[in-house]
Amino acid sequence: MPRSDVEAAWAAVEALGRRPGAAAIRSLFTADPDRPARMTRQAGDVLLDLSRTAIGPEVLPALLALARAAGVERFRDAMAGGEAVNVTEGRGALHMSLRIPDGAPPYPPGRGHSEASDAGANQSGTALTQAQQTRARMRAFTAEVHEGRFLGATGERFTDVVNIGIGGSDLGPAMVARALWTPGAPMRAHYLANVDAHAWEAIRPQLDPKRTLVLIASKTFTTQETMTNAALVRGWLAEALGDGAAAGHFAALSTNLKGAAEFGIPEARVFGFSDTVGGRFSLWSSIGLSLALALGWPAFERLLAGGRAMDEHFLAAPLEDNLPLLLALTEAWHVNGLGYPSRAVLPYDERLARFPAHLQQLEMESLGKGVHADGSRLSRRSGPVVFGEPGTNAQHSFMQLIHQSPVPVPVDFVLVARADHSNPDSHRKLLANGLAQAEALLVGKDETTVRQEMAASGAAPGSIDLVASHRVFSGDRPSTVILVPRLDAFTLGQLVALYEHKVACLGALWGINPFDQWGVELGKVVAGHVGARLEGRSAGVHAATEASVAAIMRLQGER
Ligand SMILES: O=P(O)(O)OC[C@H]1O[C@](O)(CO)[C@@H](O)[C@@H]1O
Repeated sequence: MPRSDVEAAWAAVEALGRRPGAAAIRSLFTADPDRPARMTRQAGDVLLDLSRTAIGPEVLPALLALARAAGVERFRDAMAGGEAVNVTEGRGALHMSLRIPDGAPPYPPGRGHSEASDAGANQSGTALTQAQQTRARMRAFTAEVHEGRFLGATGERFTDVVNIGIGGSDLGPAMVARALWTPGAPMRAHYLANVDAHAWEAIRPQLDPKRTLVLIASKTFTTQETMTNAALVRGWLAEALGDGAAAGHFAALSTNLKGAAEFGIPEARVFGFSDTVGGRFSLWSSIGLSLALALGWPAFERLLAGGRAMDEHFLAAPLEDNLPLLLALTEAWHVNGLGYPSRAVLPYDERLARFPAHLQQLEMESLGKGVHADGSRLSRRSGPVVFGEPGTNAQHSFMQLIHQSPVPVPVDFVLVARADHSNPDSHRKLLANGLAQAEALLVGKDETTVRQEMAASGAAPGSIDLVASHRVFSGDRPSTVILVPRLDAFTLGQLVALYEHKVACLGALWGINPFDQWGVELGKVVAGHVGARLEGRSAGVHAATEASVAAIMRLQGER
């Protein structure tokens, strides 16, 4: 599509956003009593209810026209077919191939034959073969560990697995383990990410070196935090078991096979993946080995199957019923139509406590960009700030702002219909709170009602005047409700893939590359200079840093 058509489609959406009353939601329900059903879509186990947004009968067609003009379908098919959609790194984004079951073919090349689609087909064929071979090795290794055929140096079975990784090599697996682990599971999993050794010291007392298996999870195998922690843990194992024996407790999950070999990990325990899989999309690859070990192979396979179910929906569903696209268009409407710069994700399920953290990386590392894929400066805002906490904790933390601050913060409420505990009263209260928050944001409360209620409860006129305006809720604050019947590996796989594809759609809509992350590089380089300065060497750091270094050194000297 010519850029001018995309700009025209954006202009139409932005013009709708500037109309008086564009942010109104309640009136949409008055105008259309069937709105809840009309604005709800289902894919597999996932129900997406967009009724509590200001997407009205004129906005949705404009958003869908934008998706067509921006070539979202073309981008989606090119991604699935292995084309180099990650233009700045000259490679595909083939995380979907990790979810293709054994025996099934790769996704076909994007529409129409071209050099790009032929190259993509080659790349996706190679990535699929590698994914399936690695999966077979992961499965065999998991069985060896569980059945006691691969043992610790002293002949004991492994009971604990420590995944050392950061960013995408930590957040996805840690989130899933937190969601699905139960006390009867095959092993305990621990996630060590931060270079702060307090993190390691918090985990260490829970571990017996004789029974601890360590996975070094790093796509590049060069990440400072991960390599530092790997050395710490290796030192701990070496002290308990001897250096040679310690090496036998490690496996590596990486695309850098050479780096893993240099660390002393034999090839048989190095589980690779394709460099077409970005870190934040990698939990389905060997980066998920801690999940297979801790939860069991069947659970890991169900997770992949859940992701695959969402892939199939994404690739086949018409745009107007396509959940990932609808979620992306809702975000585009909020960010660019209405000017809302952030979004909260509130899972009403304690097991999903780390889901917001996973989405923070997935969405902000992918979409927090300043230039288009072709290098030109962005002409409109890109990814919003994403944050969240599980409900109901969020209600007693930041919901004050979401209810009353002048700039609305759209919310994703993630609800699970059935709990896996035996306290129906707790679960009823949990769900009631989630739905109540969505309703309160939508409906609000005006000052007349506040005054009447206060008067009816006997408040003095002076105190009514004092607080009435403070107790007003504007209403018309948007939220989406995402509902799954239960939380298990299959439904969680669907949820994670839903957001992954939402990110890809937004990349196409905004015309940016959602698969690179150049914005993390500068800080890494500067950390090298500051580290040298902290070691007492002169490293040419900025005067502000120099002053902070001096203050730190002074305080360290005072100990
Ligand atoms: O898996 P690696 O190579 O250690 O990288 C970890 C994380 O670091 C980042 O590159 C950001 O610094 C993320 O994209 C990635 O998930």
